[in-house]
Amino acid sequence: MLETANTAINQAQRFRIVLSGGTTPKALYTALRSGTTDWSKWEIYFTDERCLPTGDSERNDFMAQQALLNHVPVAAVHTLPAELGPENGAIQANQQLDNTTPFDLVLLGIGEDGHTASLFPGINWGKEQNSPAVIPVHNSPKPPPQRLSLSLNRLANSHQALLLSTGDAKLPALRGLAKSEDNSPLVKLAQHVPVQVYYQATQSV
Ligand SMILES: O=C1O[C@H](COP(=O)(O)O)[C@@H](O)[C@H](O)[C@H]1O
Repeated sequence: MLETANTAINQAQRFRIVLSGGTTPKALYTALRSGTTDWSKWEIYFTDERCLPTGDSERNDFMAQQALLNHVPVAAVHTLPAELGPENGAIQANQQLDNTTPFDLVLLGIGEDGHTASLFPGINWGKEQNSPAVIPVHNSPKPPPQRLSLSLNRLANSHQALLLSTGDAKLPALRGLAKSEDNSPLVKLAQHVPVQVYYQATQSV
């Protein structure tokens, strides 16, 4: 990951990375603090955010701040304004983020149900080419039910993605990816972006 960052910085003088939330990437974010890189060139975005007040410990940006962002001097942190609720938050977020500039790297997680970011199987993923960058999510099966998520269309405008997974509970979801199911946002995304998968489990996929 640092190699990807440093290559982007050498070539373009900036590194645009999208961070996922949840629990899985916390150890990675903590380890990154001691990485050798020019942090002043890092621009931070988030795959999704839970509609909770700013500073709530269940928010994805709170985790990333505690683990990494409060400890390194990055150029910019573009949080998603989920404290405004899904509809108003999406309107504000889309005034600040459009679909044009590619991300250098997207970090993704996977839920046991196969969701990534806050794109859950069976809901709208914003996969159409005219979909806005940020979409409201109202009925997330995983709490909290209200969220903001980068759309599939926005995530697809990325140079590469890393999918991180830990634990045996996610093995069925990972195995499902190999079946190219139409009902998987990760499979759809992988049709546009190279996705490298890193997983830790007691069995192989
Ligand atoms: O709710 C979310 O879930 C996924 C997976 O989280 P994890 O706790 O199982 O690692 C995460 O990627 C996403 O950002 C988050 O909002």
